[in-house]
Amino acid sequence: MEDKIRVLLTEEQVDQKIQELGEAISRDYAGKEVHLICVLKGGAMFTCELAKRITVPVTMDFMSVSSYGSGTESSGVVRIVKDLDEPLKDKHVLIVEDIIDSGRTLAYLIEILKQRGPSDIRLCTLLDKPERRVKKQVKVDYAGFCIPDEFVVGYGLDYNQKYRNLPYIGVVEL
Ligand SMILES: O=P(O)(O)OC[C@H]1O[C@H](OP(=O)(O)OP(=O)(O)O)[C@H](O)[C@@H]1O
Ligand code: HPA
Repeated sequence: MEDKIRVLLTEEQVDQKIQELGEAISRDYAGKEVHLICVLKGGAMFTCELAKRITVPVTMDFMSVSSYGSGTESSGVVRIVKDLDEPLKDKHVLIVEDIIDSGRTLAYLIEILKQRGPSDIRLCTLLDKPERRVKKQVKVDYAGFCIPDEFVVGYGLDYNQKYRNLPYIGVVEL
C-alpha cells in the first residue's frame, strides 16, 4: 500500500540549499583538499549532490553504521557495518550526513574517527532536528535545514527502506 507523503521541503529548496552549502564549504576550505566521508545509506544522495558543488579538490570515502532498528526509534547501539577504505591521517575530514536526530550516530562516529589522526573533522548535515538531541556535544558545522520533530523521508532518508529516492523531503502521514 502507498503511504501518504506531505512535502516539507521541495526539490528546488533542497537544490538551492545544497548549492549554498557547497559555496560555503568551498570558501572555508580554500587552498585545502577536503575529504568527504559519506555515511551510508542515508547520506549517499546528499553527499553526491554536495560534492558536485564543491570547487576545492575533493576526495571521498564511504562508511556504513547501523544505529536504528527497523522502525523510527534509535536503538542507542551504533555498530560499524562497513569501515572506510582510506586512512584519515592529516586529512581535512568532512562527515556528510542526511540527518542528525538524537546525535548518537555522530557522537560515536566522531570519537572513533578522531583517533585516526585527521588534521580536523567537521560535520555537514542536510537536516538537523535539534529538539531530539540526546548527545548535546555534537557540534554541527554546516546544516542545511533545521526541521521540527517529524519523521521525514526522501533525499536518502527512508521509512522501512522506502522513499530514499524521492528528490524532495516529505513527512509520512501515518
Ligand atoms: O542522530 P541519530 O538519532 O543517531 O540519527 C541519525 C542517523 O540515523 C539515520 O541512519 P539510519 O541508522 O536510519 O541508517 P541509514 O542511513 O542506512 O538509513 C541517519 O542517516 C543518521 O545516520
Ligand atoms: O526523520 C527521520 N527519517 C528517516 N530516518 C531517520 N533517522 C533519524 N531520523 C530520521
